[in-house]
Amino acid sequence: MNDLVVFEAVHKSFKVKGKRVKAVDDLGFIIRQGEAIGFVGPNGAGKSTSMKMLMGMLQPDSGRTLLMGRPAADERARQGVGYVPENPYLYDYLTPLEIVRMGLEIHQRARGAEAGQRAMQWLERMGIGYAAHKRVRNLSKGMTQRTALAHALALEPQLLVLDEPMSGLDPVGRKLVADEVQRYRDSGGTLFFCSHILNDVERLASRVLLIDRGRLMADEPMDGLLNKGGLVVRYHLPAPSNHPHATPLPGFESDGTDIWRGHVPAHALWPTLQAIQASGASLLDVHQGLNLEQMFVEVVGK
Ligand SMILES: Nc1ncnc2c1ncn2[C@@H]1O[C@H](COP(=O)(O)OP(=O)(O)OP(=O)(O)O)[C@@H](O)[C@H]1O
Repeated sequence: MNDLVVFEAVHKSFKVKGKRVKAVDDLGFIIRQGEAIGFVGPNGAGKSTSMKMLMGMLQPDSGRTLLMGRPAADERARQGVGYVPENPYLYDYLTPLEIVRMGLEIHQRARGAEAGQRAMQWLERMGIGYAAHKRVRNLSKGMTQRTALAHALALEPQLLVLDEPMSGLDPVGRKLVADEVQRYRDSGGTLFFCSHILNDVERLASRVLLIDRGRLMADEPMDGLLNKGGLVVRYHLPAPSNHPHATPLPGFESDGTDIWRGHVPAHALWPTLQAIQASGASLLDVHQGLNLEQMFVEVVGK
């Protein structure tokens, strides 16, 4: 089986105070084995709702959602799939060690002492081994998040579904989780994750799906996006009263101050730098364009 996730013309709305709120609107896409999909979109775009439908926690109003080749509502579809929701709910009277060990046993990945050992190793890899025997009710948000991630990764899943995996983590935790997810990817795992941190998406995704108001607005391979982005050039151009001949370069925009910013393809960098110098402006910096951010702002801004 090559298509691990299939969404076909999926619609979902909720009734709020007698009114229908459309959360997912004619959504369709496929995730193939070995892909790493970054699912991005503004708040309320329908990302979590889509993931919940995929994991059989919500039913679509119409359309089809398949997980591992089976209808998402079929509980056998979830066997061997790792999932961390946005706010993971873990039984608060259990310990992280019990939770990860139970996951391994339920998904038939390991049993008994071996399950215990593997669970402990994963908690240590997530930097939370020291809290393995604490009750979940006594853990912080970030510690709970790390436990949920250890639970999902320990399954060595064929598909890993993560809803905002880094939210609530400190910078050290974020790096640790990003490195583990990267390792999972490099070992051939299939990843479907949503995040508002576009740097993480650029680093971890091989393809990006952009959703807005429930609709798929873009579906782009990350390689293509990286090549498209070009360079961002910023320069300082004093107000015209000081420099009567100074005129901004075409295609550059000011943020309301004397600083101008524009996207330039790599081959046009040298002529642009010469034009900046000739206009009496001073170059501030040149850096690789944040391509995904650019696409996000362009698509969602419309
Ligand atoms: N259980 C629910 N009852 C009513 N409305 C809901 C429910 N769950 C989601 N919605 C609505 O559906 C829409 C999509 O929400 P969803 O949580 O899927 O967005 P999201 O893209 O995950 O947002 P965020 O980035 O803020 O987490 C929103 O308008 C939200 O208010």
